[in-house]
Amino acid sequence: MKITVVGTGYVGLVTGTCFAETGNEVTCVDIDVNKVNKLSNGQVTIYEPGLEKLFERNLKEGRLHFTTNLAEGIKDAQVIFLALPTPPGADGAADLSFVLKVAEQLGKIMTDYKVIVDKSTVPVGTADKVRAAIAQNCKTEFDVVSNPEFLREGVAVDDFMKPDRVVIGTGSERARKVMGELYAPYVRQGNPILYMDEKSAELTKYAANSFLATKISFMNEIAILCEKLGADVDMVRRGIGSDDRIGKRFLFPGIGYGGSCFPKDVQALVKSSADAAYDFKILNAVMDVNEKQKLFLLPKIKSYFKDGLKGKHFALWGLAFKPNTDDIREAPALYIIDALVAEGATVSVFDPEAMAPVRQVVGDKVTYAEHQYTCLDNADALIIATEWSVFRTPDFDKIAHTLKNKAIFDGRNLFEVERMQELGFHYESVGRTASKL
Ligand SMILES: NC(=O)C1=CN([C@@H]2O[C@H](COP(=O)(O)OP(=O)(O)OC[C@H]3O[C@@H](n4cnc5c(N)ncnc54)[C@H](O)[C@@H]3O)[C@@H](O)[C@H]2O)C=CC1
Ligand SMILES: O=C(O)[C@H]1O[C@H](OP(=O)(O)OP(=O)(O)OC[C@H]2O[C@@H](n3ccc(=O)[nH]c3=O)[C@H](O)[C@@H]2O)[C@H](O)[C@@H](O)[C@@H]1O
Repeated sequence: MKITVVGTGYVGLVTGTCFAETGNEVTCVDIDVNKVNKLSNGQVTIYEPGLEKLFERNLKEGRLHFTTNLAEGIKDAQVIFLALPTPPGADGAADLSFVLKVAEQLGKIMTDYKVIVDKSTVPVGTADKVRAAIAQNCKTEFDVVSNPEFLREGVAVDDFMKPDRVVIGTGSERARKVMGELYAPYVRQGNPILYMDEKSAELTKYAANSFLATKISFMNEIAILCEKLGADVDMVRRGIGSDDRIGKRFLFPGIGYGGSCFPKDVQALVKSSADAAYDFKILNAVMDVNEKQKLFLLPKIKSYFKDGLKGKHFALWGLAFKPNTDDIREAPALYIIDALVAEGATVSVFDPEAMAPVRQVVGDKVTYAEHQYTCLDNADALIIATEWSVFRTPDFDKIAHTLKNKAIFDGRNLFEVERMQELGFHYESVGRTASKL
């Protein structure tokens, strides 16, 4: 099938590459000339494990094309995916201007039947707005489908190629047939394509992200309670996760959820609710808990350094909002940096992939270490903000000898508490105070 993906950011590039991988002819359109040039020349513009190999193969075999020209990009396409940004506006609602602008342009240039697919995360009612924006100037038949994306950064290729489910929202039989054909290769046995109306599909996406964010904030509060009552959140996590109705995944406490989606999508759903005259109480609490959780380690650090943080120097491992990505949007590490600097401390940082983006945002507010161990030089303590694998089994001797104090503040529960005690570290993590049996 010939398809076009408009917006070649994270989702657009993964979508385009994966559709090419199953034999479709894909044209990706982006207004960013620099990005299009790089991609056309074989340079992958995002860090995503496993993507490069697929990208190179499909580019070489001629199934992937890139252009800045929308009219040229959609000429022969049967399906056009809109993978455009929907950032939060000033009031927290999703800003639809990118999506509606392209929809309006499409109406002017389409000359034959096409299926226009909202792949971006968009509020309920957007399919209607996209349809209206296209229809203003359109002389041909078309359908609009809501097909939200559930991939996670860091495992995006796997998530796309083997999705738990594909949600397709449409009232059109013709569009349903086209979408079913396109997605047939991806749906594993038992992992269905779920057809529904557009509004339900749109809400499914927000409900999924908000539910996952709720799980995380819930566990972060349980972790706080564990510390207050002398329980261990690892044991509680295993204890409840073994119940199939709860499930083992997304129960890891830490220093809050970040990234480009949970924060913005929870906020957008709260705003949609408010617009519908409904106060979504749980989600307001989820956001509130998450805001506080980003600085969960700070009181622990302050209580360790009784003479204050002014003049102290900290090593910070992990900047990306989670491992296996260079994405630093809403990364808890950035909040920790700001808080430490505001207290008069200095910070040296290391991340396997996210140094360049942090340099752009944070500049010389921190120093950038070449290596995770040189990051420790002259530091009073180590703080861990992202659970990269490379941090999981470090050389504890080296850490002990380099740090001025044997103190580690771990926001991702990487190490066993008992082991750290045996090694003589002052070790603080999230919700793990009880002694193990
Ligand atoms: N990043 C993620 O992991 C996921 C994101 N989503 C959703 O997908 C949507 C896109 O997200 P990302 O890919 O992260 O965004 P992004 O910001 O990485 O990429 C958006 C791309 O659209 C391009 N663009 C902007 N205006 C354009 C126009 N008029 N014509 C052509 N291209 C244009 C930009 O240059 C950029 O390359 C959002 O709604 C997001 O919530 C959904 C699931 C996962
Ligand atoms: O809409 C989106 O963009 C995507 O948002 C999330 O994916 P992503 O943001 O890539 O990352 P996650 O793996 O979900 O992690 C989000 C945040 O939650 C945190 N987290 C995750 C799991 C957990 O148990 N505890 C926890 O604190 C992570 O550290 C991270 O900061 C969803 O998992 C995807 O299904 C969705 O498509």
